[in-house]
Amino acid sequence: MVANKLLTLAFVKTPTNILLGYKKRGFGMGRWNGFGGKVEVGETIDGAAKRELMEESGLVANTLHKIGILMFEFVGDPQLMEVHVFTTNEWKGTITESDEMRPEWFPIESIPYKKMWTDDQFWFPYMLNARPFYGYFTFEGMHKIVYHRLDSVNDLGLVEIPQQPRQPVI
Ligand SMILES: COc1nc(N)nc2c1ncn2[C@H]1C[C@H](O)[C@@H](COP(=O)(O)OP(=O)(O)OP(=O)(O)O)O1
Repeated sequence: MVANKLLTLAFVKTPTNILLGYKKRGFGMGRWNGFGGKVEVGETIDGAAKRELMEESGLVANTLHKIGILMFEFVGDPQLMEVHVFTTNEWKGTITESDEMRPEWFPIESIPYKKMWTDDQFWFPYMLNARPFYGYFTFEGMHKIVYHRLDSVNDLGLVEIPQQPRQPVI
């Protein structure tokens, strides 16, 4: 069994707008997304989320609210991605482009789903409405979702996080 890859994903939002970043390199390149990345050894998940937000957007969030847990399986890969999703509506600092991300505000009614990961259109409504959620998505390649489930949850701390792919890895 391979340990899950632990990642964060944070969104800065107001009642009408959301800040997204255009990924300029690496995993998810060419897509708009929230700000996040790997949890480093010795970091808490919350600490990693704040660090990644600051590195990729220039913004400092004193408080991040955990709003979801997403599991991503890529057919043939024995390692699951375990992504902890956060939001904040309180931040300090100046929005700054990094070598990894180009941040830009979008009106909530014009989120560019066609230029984002295909799973986002499923769980964004939960995130935008502050409804805690748990999702599991199985991808074949980088676009096609071959399985998904999405649940509203009362307590994210009680979510049972899978440790291996649903599909046998040959
Ligand atoms: C598969 O579907 C996904 N959808 C969405 N919306 N976001 C995803 C998906 N898969 C991964 N992500 C997120 C999780 C992270 O926030 C980033 C990936 O992080 P990255 O690999 O760039 O991590 P870093 O630590 O920043 O990487 P470097 O060490 O290369 O800087 O995407």
